[in-house]
Amino acid sequence: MTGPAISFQGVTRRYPQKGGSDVVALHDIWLDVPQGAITGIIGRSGAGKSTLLRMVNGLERPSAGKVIVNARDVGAASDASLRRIRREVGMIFQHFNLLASRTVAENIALPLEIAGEDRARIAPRVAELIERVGLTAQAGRHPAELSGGQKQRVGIARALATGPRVLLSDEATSALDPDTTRQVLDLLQAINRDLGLTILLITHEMAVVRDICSHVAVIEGGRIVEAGGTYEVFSKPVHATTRSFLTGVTGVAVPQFVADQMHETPQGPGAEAVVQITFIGSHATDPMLARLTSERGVSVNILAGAIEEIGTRPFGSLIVALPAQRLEESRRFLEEHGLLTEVLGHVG
Ligand SMILES: Nc1ncnc2c1ncn2[C@@H]1O[C@H](COP(=O)(O)OP(=O)(O)OP(=O)(O)O)[C@@H](O)[C@H]1O
Repeated sequence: MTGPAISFQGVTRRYPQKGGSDVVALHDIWLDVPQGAITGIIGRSGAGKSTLLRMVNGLERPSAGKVIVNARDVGAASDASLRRIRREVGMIFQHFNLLASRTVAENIALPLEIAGEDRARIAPRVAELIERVGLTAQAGRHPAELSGGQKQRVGIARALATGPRVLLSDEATSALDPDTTRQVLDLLQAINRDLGLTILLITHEMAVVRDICSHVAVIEGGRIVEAGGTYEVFSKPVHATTRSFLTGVTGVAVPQFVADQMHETPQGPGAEAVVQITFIGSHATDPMLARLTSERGVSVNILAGAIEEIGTRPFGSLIVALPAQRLEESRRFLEEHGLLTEVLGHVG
């Protein structure tokens, strides 16, 4: 099929309030989610992520505009058509939503039973799904006997049971530790690659977007403020929300002995500003910092740094100290050369 897997066309969602003005959870959203890609929607709590995701399988309906999934208008779908759409759209959840009384295999079989699948065909299909998510040894266990990562694997297998073309993920790794998060993200990536499944995920963690999303949309106050290829959005972030997510993503921290001495404002004439510099791709920081010193006479002290990757391209962060009196001029210089800067505090 050509065209986007999901298309939000001028979608607004209002919640009427008793005796007051409406809550506008989503405001005129236009967004195409490409077929076969992993797209992330990132935003803070209350930005409208869940509302947007729930539109895709008809759990929410737009107050205005259309949501088109696999060329069908979800908001206008009849009950029968909605049932068909839901078989084509699987969903996984932050808290897994497994039935405690059912085993792993029985949880995965559930959507097939609901869809009226032939009993004889359920068992082999469930066995295949269990193998795909790596839970063969746990097939007969109950959710209480599983780790968080294993529970999410069951959630993923259950979501895949009816052979969907789209998988929705609602903060699927937010309740997991970093190692388990990595394993679940790897599994999602493998499923995307092997089955050609379109994945739309919502998250408040830029690291999730960095690790597996080829496309991203940033949502704030019910509006999409920035969207596109992840690398393009990361390398030229326009909106303040995107920039603040970005500077937090590398996990580089101010050394403790510096943090202990930091104030919000400079305390004296010799104070130094502590600045986080984020850079991407070809914007190497080394020459820029050297030029800041040689051309502008600003001495820069590197306190911490790390380089990571988005896809195969470098993305990094440095924390530096420089004279507070030269702060604004230095920031302008670095930003003009494609580096992002954020002032973390002052020492002295
Ligand atoms: N049923 C509802 N009735 C009234 N307001 C609602 C309802 N559902 C959501 N909202 C409001 O809509 C806005 C968006 O909520 P939504 O849950 O989509 O945000 P979110 O980005 O998913 O946040 P979180 O990450 O905290 O779940 C919020 O202001 C929320 O209070």
